[in-house]
Amino acid sequence: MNILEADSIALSFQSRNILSGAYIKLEGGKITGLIGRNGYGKSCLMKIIYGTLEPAFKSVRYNGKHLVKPYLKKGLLQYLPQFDFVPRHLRLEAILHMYDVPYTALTSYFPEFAHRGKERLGNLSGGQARIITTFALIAAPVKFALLDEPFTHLMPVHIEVMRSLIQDTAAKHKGFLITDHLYDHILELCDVYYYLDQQTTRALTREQLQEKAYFTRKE
Ligand SMILES: Nc1ncnc2c1ncn2[C@@H]1O[C@H](COP(=O)(O)OP(=O)(O)OP(=O)(O)O)[C@@H](O)[C@H]1O
Repeated sequence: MNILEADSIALSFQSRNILSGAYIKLEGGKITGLIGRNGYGKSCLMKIIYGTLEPAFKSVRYNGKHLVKPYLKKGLLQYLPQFDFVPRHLRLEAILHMYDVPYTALTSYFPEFAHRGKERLGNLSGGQARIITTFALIAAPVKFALLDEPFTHLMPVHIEVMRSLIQDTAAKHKGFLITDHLYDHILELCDVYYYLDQQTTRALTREQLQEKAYFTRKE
């Protein structure tokens, strides 16, 4: 089983410590949830694992081998940021092709996009555009995906489809790290949970997470 793990992460901005000693382990075929309050460093942790944010210290390993810039390792991982990152002039079929995903894979989950491959991303609504980019990253044939808020901008019916896609793709041995403010989806979907608090991560069970008053509090 493939393992991507990161530990001893130390990140600060100016004199403010954000992460100190954080650890996370992702396994192929498992869906890992990362939970923590706003601004506690979840996105930073994903960017560090991906390799585009350089902290003061980190150790990221794939099957035991150290990686300096994990995003450069072909076929290893992709990262879905919270913001739009795909150029709006690209056509839908070109975007999926870029991620090695057949257009028919998209339409088998989202039939509403049948015959729309020639349309440009910029012609879609914000929610539709997010479906395309999120789908491409989840379905792409790489070992791991880091998903920052994959559900927040989607309609409930589309969230259900995206959840099925994640489960189907994990069943084919791809590993996921997911964070989202829609905690219920994370709680139901994930196999493993990490709680980010006081600058570090702790592995918790679903029951331990549910016990936290955090989940009953509206952010
Ligand atoms: N480039 C930067 N320079 C300075 N501070 C930053 C920078 N990037 C992030 N931060 C700060 O680091 C902290 C952690 O940010 P991060 O985006 O990782 O939080 P988060 O847990 O993902 O929050 P959210 O749930 O709101 O997405 C925040 O307080 C943020 O303001």
